[in-house]
Amino acid sequence: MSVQKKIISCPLKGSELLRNARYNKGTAFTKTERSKLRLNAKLPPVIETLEQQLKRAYDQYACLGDSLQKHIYLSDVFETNQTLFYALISHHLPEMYPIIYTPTESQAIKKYSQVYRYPNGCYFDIEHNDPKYMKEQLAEFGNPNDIQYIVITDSEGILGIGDQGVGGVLISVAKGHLMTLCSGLDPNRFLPIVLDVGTNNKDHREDPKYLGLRKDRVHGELYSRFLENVIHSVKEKFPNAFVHFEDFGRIDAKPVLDRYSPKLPCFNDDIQGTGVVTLAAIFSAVRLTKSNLSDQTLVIVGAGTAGVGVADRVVSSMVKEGIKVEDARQRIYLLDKDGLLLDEDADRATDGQKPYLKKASDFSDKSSPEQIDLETTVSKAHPTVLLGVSGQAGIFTEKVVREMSKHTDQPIIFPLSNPTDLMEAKASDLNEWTDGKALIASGSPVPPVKRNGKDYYISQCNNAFIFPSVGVAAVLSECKTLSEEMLLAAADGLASTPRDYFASDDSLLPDLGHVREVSRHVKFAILKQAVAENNCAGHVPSDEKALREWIEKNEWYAEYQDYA
Ligand SMILES: NC(=O)C1=CN([C@@H]2O[C@H](COP(=O)(O)OP(=O)(O)OC[C@H]3O[C@@H](n4cnc5c(N)ncnc54)[C@H](O)[C@@H]3O)[C@@H](O)[C@H]2O)C=CC1
Ligand SMILES: CC(=O)C(=O)O
Ligand SMILES: [Mg+2]
Repeated sequence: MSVQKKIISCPLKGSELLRNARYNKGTAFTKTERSKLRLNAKLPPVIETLEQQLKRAYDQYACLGDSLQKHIYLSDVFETNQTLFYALISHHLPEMYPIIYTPTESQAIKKYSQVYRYPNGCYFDIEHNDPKYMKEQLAEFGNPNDIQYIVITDSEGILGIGDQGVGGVLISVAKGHLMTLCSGLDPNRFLPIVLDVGTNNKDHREDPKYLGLRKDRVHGELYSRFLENVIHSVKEKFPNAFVHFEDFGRIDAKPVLDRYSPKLPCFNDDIQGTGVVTLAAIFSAVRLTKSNLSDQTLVIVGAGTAGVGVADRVVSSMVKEGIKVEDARQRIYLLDKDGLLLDEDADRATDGQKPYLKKASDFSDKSSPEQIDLETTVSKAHPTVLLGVSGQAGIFTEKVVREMSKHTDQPIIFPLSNPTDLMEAKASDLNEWTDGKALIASGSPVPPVKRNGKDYYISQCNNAFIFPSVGVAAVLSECKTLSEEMLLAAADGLASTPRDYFASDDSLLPDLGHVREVSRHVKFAILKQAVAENNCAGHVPSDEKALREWIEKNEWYAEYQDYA
């Protein structure tokens, strides 16, 4: 669908207009526009359509051999002509998505200071820990009502590649691109922010080209005050903006969310987005195995930000199915780098991990048991669901998977770590070791597994299927805070998306090629819940037909506007 074209007044002229990615149309400026906007001799004479421009841009892209070069090329298009950028990627979404997001995004972030060409958003550093300065800088990015959505990272836990210092700004940028591509957020109303609080990444610190602060990463009281200044300044300058926290380190992510979620509309993508998308994929899987969520036993490997986030969402949903919270928690086994989390480790456990500690005496008859590894946990707990959010490649070994398969007919196994080379197991191995029975979803995109003449589609279970819908629904509803029920509605909405959007009968999540339609379905579910709980400051239609039309009408499309 496309919106009716509007004629707008263009605030820029001449070379300045050609250098402005928001208003630039390049060779697509019409004859009249060229005359009125002082562009005549500044462009080659042929006037092209967006379709003709797309063809050239795609040909230029396709002849680049390497993914990082392709990423750089697309970033250049974004910096020169925003409409062309979003139209190009929308036309080739499954192909270009791994270039602008995981896995290539991780290379671009690691090499940020080497391949740097232009600034990418708002950079706040701990050496300017002053709200007056912050407010002045934010004012440069727009008037109070201009910015609707802000992604903030402190860059300590970027994907599975850890502390990336200032280069983490690119994760905020990438998440913003997906907000637009997947859910139609107006890209001009988005602001990416990176918090540079130092880095403990030695490679970056020793790199003469490194563009961030060369000092130890700050934690504790000073970090909290800095973040408080940032949030306070953001709320003052952009009072209606929704705040999305991305890739914070495992120590700070949950406390930051717990501190701000009761006060402002905000969201932690790694905790909540990952939890919701994983829950939706598990819903699909249990439908195939003809069971219920609360019948499942889960082993989650990696008890950090994402691991605890998934566990908490599964518990909320099991409770909704009618079981007691303590019983739901008993069904979830969390393992971290020292093995299964046990009650005797309570003093080392994070607050988020504490509800899931298991009795050491249930796993060992020794007075002081050794670590309980994954294989032992699987052999004792008999999980039906095995999730990997550890960033540890290959940790789901053949032995572990074969042990799991002894106790369940159709094991549900999701190696969710990003990028691709950090997946806990290869999809093809999981398929082989379970004789094609495993129901698999992965964090980064992987091609279908071909085995015995059959194609097994591997759904991508990535929070990118959720945060764009949650984010736009929150913006549209102007919700006061984001409730757990709205998140559960998002999981239900995603799992109940029409089957036409799935690649095959046994796909666990819809196909990326339909993400825009899927996102409408998810936004509808979230907004209905927001209305039901009277959580909207904005006007949201309550009639279902009107609500669906309103959702679609509020999407941004990559189309040129006519300039008066
Ligand atoms: N598919 C998706 O949508 C998402 C995937 N992820 C992926 O999950 C991974 C973890 O991300 P976060 O939770 O944000 O990081 P995190 O650093 O907060 O958590 C990782 C946890 O894994 C633990 N760990 C390390 N070695 C381990 C081992 N050998 N066995 C068990 N646990 C081990 C760490 O101690 C840590 O607690 C990353 O690769 C990330 O890309 C994260 C968010 C969303
Ligand atoms: C997908 C994502 O948010 C992550 O890997 O951190
Ligand atoms: Mg993340």
